[in-house]
Formats: sequence, C-alpha cells, structure tokens
Amino acid sequence: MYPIWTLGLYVRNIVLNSLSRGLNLRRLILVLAFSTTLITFLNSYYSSYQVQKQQLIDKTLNNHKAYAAKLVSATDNFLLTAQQQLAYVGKILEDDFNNQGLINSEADRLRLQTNSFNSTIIVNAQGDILGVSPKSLKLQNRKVDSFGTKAALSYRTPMISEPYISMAGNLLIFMSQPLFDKQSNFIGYIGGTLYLKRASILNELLQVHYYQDGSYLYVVDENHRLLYHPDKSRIGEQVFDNQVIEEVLKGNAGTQLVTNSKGVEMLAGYAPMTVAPWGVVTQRPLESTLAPLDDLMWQVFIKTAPIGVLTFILIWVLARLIAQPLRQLAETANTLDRPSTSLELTQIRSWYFESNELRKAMLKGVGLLQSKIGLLRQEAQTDPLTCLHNRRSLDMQISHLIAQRCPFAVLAIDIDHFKRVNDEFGHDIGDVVLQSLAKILLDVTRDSDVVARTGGEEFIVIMPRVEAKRAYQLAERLRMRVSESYIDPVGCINVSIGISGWPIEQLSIDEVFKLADQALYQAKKTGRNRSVVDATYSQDLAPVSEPSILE
Ligand SMILES: Nc1nc2c(ncn2[C@@H]2O[C@H](COP(=O)(O)OP(=O)(O)OP(=O)(O)O)[C@@H](O)[C@H]2O)c(=O)[nH]1
Repeated sequence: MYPIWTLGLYVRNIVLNSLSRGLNLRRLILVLAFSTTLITFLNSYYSSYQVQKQQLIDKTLNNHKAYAAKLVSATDNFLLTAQQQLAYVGKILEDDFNNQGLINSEADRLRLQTNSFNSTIIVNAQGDILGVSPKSLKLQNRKVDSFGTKAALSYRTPMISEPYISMAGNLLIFMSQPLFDKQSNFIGYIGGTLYLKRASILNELLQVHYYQDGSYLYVVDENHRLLYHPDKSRIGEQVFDNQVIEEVLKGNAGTQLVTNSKGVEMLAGYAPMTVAPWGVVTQRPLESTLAPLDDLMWQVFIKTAPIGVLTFILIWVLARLIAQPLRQLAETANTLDRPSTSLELTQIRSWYFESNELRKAMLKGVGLLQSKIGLLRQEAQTDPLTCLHNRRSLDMQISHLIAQRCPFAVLAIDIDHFKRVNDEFGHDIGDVVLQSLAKILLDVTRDSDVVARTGGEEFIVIMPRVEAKRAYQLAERLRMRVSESYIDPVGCINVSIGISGWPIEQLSIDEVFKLADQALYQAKKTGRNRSVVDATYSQDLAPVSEPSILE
C-alpha cells in the first residue's frame, strides 16, 4: 500500500503548492483529475479487495464445512466398523464362552487382525477379565476396575464410552459389545480400547487429512472434552465458551468465524457425528487464508501501476494543453492596448471551442479598443477644423526631427486681413477659408512635410532637409498658389509667410520659432502677401539672393 500513500502525498503537495503559489486552471485541472483518478483507483482497489476477501472467506468456510462433514462420515464409518467387528467376534464367543483358548485367540485376533483397537478384553458377567490382548497389560484374571469397563458391565448394550484413564494409565475411549447365551442371559462382554494420546487408528484416520496450510481439526465429545487435537497435550482437555463447540454439540453443522483459545481468528467448519455424541471441527487461521489475497492485491497494484503512471502523465499533458491557450489569453488580456496584441492573439493555438470563442471575442475587443485608441490619439493630435496637425502633434514631430539631428525649415503662415473675411462673410465662411487654405497647403507640400494649424488663422509648415533658399522658393510657390485659388464666396485670399530654420547657431527651437514669427511680422509690416526669410537663418545656411528676401 506504500505507493498509494506516496501518490496521495503527491496530490496533497500539489494542492498545498497551488494554494501557496496561487491557483491556476492547470493546477486545478491537475488536482481535480488526480484526485478523481486516485479516488476511483482506491475505491475500485478497496472494493475489489473486500469482494475477494469475502469470497475467499466464504470459500474457505464452505470447504471446511464440507471437510468436517467428510471426516464425520469417515469417523462414523470407522466406529460402525469397529462395533461390527466386536459384534462379530462376540457372536463367536457366545457359542463357546467357556473355551479359554478361543477367548485368548479371539482377543488377539480382534486386536491384531483388524488393527481397530489398541487393546481388547473379554470379560464375564462378574467382571472377571477372561482374556486380554496384549498380554503385556497383565490384566488377565483381574476384576474390571476402570470407568469404561465397569460401565460396559452395567449398560449391557453396545457402548462407546467417554474418555477416561484406564487401569494401565492410558487416556482412552472404550467400545464394547455385550454377550448373551442362548437364553439371552448376559454372560459378559467383549471390548476394545482406542488410545487417544498414543498411536491409534482413530488418530491415524484424523491425521491423514491434516492440512499443511495452517488448518487443523479437533474432535470433541458431549462433555466438551477434546478427543483428538493436533496438540496431543490438549487431548482430554475440556473446552468451554467456544461457540463452535456449543453449536456442534447441539447437533448442528455449519461455519463460523471464531477466536480460538490462543486468541487467533479462525475460519471454522463443523459437523456432528451420528454414531457417537461427538463433533468434528476443522478450521484455518483467517490470516493465513487472506495471505494470498494480500499478495494478489500487491500483484494487481504492480500490474496496474504502469497504467496508473501513464494515466497521470496523460492527465498532466492534457491539463497543460487545455490550460495553455487560456493562460496565454489571460496574459495577453493584460496588454490589450499594445499594438502587437492582435498578432499575439492570432498566434495563440486555441484548439478547442471555448478558447477559440474567447480568442475571437478578444480579437474583436482588441480591434475595437485599438481603433478607439487610434481615434483618440488622432483627435488628440489633430486640429478638428482643418484635420491638420495641432500644436501638440507639431511639437512631437519637431522633437523627433531634432532627436534625429535632421535640419528643417519653419514656415509661419498667416492669412492677410482675415478679420475682414469674418466680418464680411461671417465666422462660418471664415472657417471654410481656413479649411480651403489647409487643403492648398497639403496639396503644395510633400508627404514628409508637417503642416499644422497652431492658432486662429496661423499655420506652420515644417520642411525637413530644406535650406533657406529652397524654403523661400517653396514659400513663394505656396503663397502664389493661395493667392491664385478662388475660395467661394470669398474669392482669393493672400497670406504672409515668415521663414526660419533649425539649426541656427546655438539657438533653441523656441528661439527659431520666434525668428520665424519676427520674419512674418516683417512680411506683414512691409505690405503683406509676401515671404520673408529671417536674416540669421539665411546667413547660417546658403546665401539667399537679396530680392528674394525683401521682395
Ligand atoms: N472663422 C474663423 N476666424 C478666426 C478663427 N480664429 C481666429 N479667427 C479670426 O481671425 C481674425 C484675425 O484677425 P487679426 O489678428 O486682426 O488679423 P487680420 O485681420 O488677419 O489682419 P493681419 O493679420 O494683420 O493681416 C480675427 O477676426 C479672428 O476672429 C477661426 O477659427 N475661425
């Protein structure tokens, strides 16, 4: 049973570890599957043990009952035969009872020829022993003196005595057959003894069947006295408080689980005799009966252990397979806002229905979440009126360029007399003008340029890797395109542009923007609808032709 407890401890450790480290699905499946398998295994093992144990006990009890009955039959037959032998010799003697030679020879013949008796005697009606065999007992011509021989004299019927100590000092039972003359007068008897503690045919009869598996039998008489027992020292002993002996002496046959005089549990079968008021009990220790079962169960365990181990491994692998997609989905659920989440979700092997549905739902959710995030991000970085970059987005773009040490030109653009547009056409039309200008700016600039609306009617264009002269040319192209574009119903508008760039000497980006504003102010001041390059910027980079600067 040791390995079963080992498995039990293993499951207990899994549970304790799981509790201490936090439960997860895999551990829960493992605990559930392990405990279910273990309980099923132990249950079937235990019930199989119980069923087989009961079968073994029942079978042993029935065997011993049948065996007791068989011994009863054999012993009854022996006693009947012995009585018939006495009767037969008795008949011979009745015809010639005064013949001493015949008496001596029949006493010897009865003992030696049949081998049924340890000794034989022939007694007359007065109790005188006329013949005895063997002669060595020296009882010839003596008066009967023992319990059995005196009883036979008074009973005058075929008799089997209870055990007693003979005149010669042997524990024995005495069988006798009365003798009658032709007028039916009692003239004596012929008797034979069966020694209980010494070799006798009765002992041999019972010993022949002696089992070698711890089983033994005993015979009791009506006085609870042991007539036969494998432990010879107990023969003659009276045994009380033994349920089996009580039952068999009541004349019942049956089986019973009893505790013997040494405190050992025994499986007993018993049967009463018919020729004498005796009972035969055969029994076997419960422990030795069940010993093969323990061995059998151990063999069963050894045989089933590999399958058990394989089952546990299979459960472990399955638990991993079942739990893995859910664990990966749970881990991914923590990072739904990451752009890579969708890809990670598609790579999870959701091989069964629930995990697949969960993954699909998560993919849908992630799609919605990320488009919402994208929308919010776009809204946070976009000017709502023109959909151009707003100030925050512009700052991010500039930080990016500066981090990459990428030079760029800054165009500060402002609509000329925009107030008049608002005043004349209304604020909504003013908005339309702002949106139209945004489109023109996007149209004229490159994809790599950054076009932003930073104030009411102020726009900034960032042109990476563009130096002062080229910036001026582009600003002019832009300005002219604006002034040529008709915006319904306002007509054409003009813009003024201030140009600066980064890097300029040791100036910060704020100072660069300030220079662009100053150039714009200069453009406004010198008549509007023009582009002005900040002088510091134009000197720092390539020389720009004079007319271009101050047009
Ligand atoms: N329609 C509209 N108008 C705006 C918006 N933001 C600012 N404005 C207007 O833009 C005008 C700017 O006027 P000013 O600053 O005086 O400049 P200006 O009239 O363009 O004159 P100069 O710049 O000197 O040529 C104001 O009338 C503001 O109300 C906007 O989002 N929509």
